[in-house]
Amino acid sequence: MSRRTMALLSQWTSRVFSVDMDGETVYFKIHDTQTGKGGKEVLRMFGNIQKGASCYSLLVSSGEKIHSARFHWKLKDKLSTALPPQCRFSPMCSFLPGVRDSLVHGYFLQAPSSDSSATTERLLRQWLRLDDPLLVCSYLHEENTPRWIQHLWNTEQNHGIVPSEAPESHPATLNLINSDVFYSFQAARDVLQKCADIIPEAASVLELLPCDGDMEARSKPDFPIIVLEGLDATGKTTLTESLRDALGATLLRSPPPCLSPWRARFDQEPPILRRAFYALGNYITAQQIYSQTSKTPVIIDRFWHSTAAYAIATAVNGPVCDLPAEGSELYRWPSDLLQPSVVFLLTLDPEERKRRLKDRGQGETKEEHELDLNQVFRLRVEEAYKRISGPTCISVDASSSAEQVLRQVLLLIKAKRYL
Ligand SMILES: Nc1nc2c(ncn2[C@H]2C[C@H](O)[C@@H](COP(=O)(O)OP(=O)(O)OP(=O)(O)O)O2)c(=O)[nH]1
Ligand SMILES: Nc1ncnc2c1ncn2[C@@H]1O[C@H](COP(=O)(O)OP(=O)(O)O)[C@@H](O)[C@H]1O
Repeated sequence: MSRRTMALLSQWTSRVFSVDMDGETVYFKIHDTQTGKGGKEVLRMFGNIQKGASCYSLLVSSGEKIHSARFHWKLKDKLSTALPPQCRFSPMCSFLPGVRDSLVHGYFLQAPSSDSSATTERLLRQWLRLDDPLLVCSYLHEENTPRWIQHLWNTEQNHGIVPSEAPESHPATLNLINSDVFYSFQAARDVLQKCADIIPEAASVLELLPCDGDMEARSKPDFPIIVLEGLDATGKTTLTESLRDALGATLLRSPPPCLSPWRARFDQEPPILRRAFYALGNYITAQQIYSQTSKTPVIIDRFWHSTAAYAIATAVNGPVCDLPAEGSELYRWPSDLLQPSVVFLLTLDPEERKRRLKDRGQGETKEEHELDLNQVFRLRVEEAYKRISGPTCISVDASSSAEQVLRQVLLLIKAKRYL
């Protein structure tokens, strides 16, 4: 058994478990049967489990962050293809309240019948024999009582379980720092260096990175640095191009074109790799900004706000109130990343945005598709954008014509004396 698994087991009875069940996140914890302590034994979390269904949980217990993230990322496909069709599974995680990096991801399985449960058990035992980095539990309902028992397969331990109150901040925030959001060039580069042997494209990206010395803070830029942010189809590309023409500016994009050959490859990877890729794209763009800002104003289409907002809004999968609180250190601007003069956040009515997306006719990223399907995700992205600290971020209503939006932004630039 790996050291990580043993470490996980040593904290087992202090952990809280969370399961996303039918749109609701349910929390439960071990009921300390030895001392008889523990809350009321009415377990609402199992309230909507079909009668006679068998339940299992899988937690990814492997050690190294990248290996664990990639194993968990592939586990979802494995479950989708290997489980009996009538089985259901939901995201599950386990964490030590308030303990950074204690979050462990997994899935909660429901097998509705004895046949499907026998097949599921056989499958899980096979995976355990493969020494897959998994902790497996099954849940048994004690007849005629509201009690459920969690049976930990890897060690034959049994525990009663009871509901747990929702933690103060969403469990995902425990692991965000340098796993979903990267607050330094070094932290993001480390991730790509560690995965270079499993993802050859990482080596190509590493070759394009600035050297450490180049990351030192530079003198104040001569010309303004203006970032345009916003959801897809809010009009960023249109506005950045017209601003470039109106101001005689240089137009840059993040991630920069030099990373385009590998973007789709990293978009397929789990968050720790994908977000490190985008974060490094911002640092390469920062170098390009430095080289231009002594000659002309610089306009950038997406920068750090997109990277951080999409990462936080993806990791925290509940309603907007589950986002880290305003002022949280998780919204801070990386101390080694150039800060623009101003960020304009284009906002648009969802229906108008959908119309423009359709009119544009381009494909949309998986993330944008998710934005359309999942209004709550879109609201989290929009709110996370606004909470990012650092440069001034001005919301601009982008619903009027392209000409009017341009005029509005030029007036703001002039009024705030950015030029
Ligand atoms: N540029 C950028 N996009 C990110 C980042 N993290 C996630 N994304 C997602 C947001 C969108 O779903 C998609 C945006 O990618 P692009 O900016 O290349 O697409 P596109 O130029 O079509 O977006 P746009 O039309 O400017 O909204 O990628 C990031 O750090 N930077
Ligand atoms: N202010 C605007 N009013 C109406 N349509 C617009 C406006 N700005 C952009 N569009 C159109 O909406 C679509 C998306 O614009 P685009 O600039 O590509 O947005 P983004 O870069 O934010 O994805 C394009 O077809 C574009 O022509």
